[in-house]
Amino acid sequence: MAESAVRIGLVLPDVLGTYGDSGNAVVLRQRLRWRGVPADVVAIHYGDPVPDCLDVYLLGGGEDEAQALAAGHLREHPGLRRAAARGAVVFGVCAGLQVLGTSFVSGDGKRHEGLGLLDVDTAPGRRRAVGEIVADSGAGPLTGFENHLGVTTVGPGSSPLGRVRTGTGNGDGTDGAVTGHVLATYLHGPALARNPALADLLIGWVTGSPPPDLPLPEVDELRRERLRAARRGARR
Ligand SMILES: NC(=O)CC[C@H](N)C(=O)O
Repeated sequence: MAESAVRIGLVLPDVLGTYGDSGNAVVLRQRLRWRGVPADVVAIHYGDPVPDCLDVYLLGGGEDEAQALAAGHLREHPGLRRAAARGAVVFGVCAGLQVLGTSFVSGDGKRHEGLGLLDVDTAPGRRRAVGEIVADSGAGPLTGFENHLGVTTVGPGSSPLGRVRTGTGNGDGTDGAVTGHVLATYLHGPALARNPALADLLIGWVTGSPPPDLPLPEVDELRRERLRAARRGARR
């Protein structure tokens, strides 16, 4: 690992950052620092050029109009696409997932082009998916909160991130998508606070090897509490 700090790009938090998704940047930075790896967050705002030299790029959720603006901005400023092409880690949540895909149709029926970093297409579903979600994944059971209208189809160029146990996710029993080091999910939370194994998967991709264990009893307790809440929600 180079001695220089890991640079975490918080992509358009002013348009993509519902439900505290910007917290994913804080979690990644802190989990790196606790392992002795210096890390900084670089916020890229709407209207800013998008640097292609960062190590990780994080995209959060957003309303339809905001996410259309974000997709337009990121297509016009190709830094994120260039970075992904050289293997930078990209993590998207909800609108972030949809924007990273090939295309998405907003609630008003308008089709928007995405960045094409994931082989997913999104169209409005019949009703909003709102509530706690649990999905089994290679990083263990993931817990989160979802609130979206979009239904996402994963094509052959990506794999689903997880299989939904409680909740909706993509809408076909799966959640999210992964291609190489580009990974996205419908889980808010922030997802990386509620799912430390997912945060450490991304960290391993950035540093080149899985990070050492980090015992944090309060995080384990939060996970147990949220899994119980999701089970209670599923029974209602
Ligand atoms: N929470 C979100 O990011 C919502 C994403 C998108 N606007 C949808 O409703 O599907």
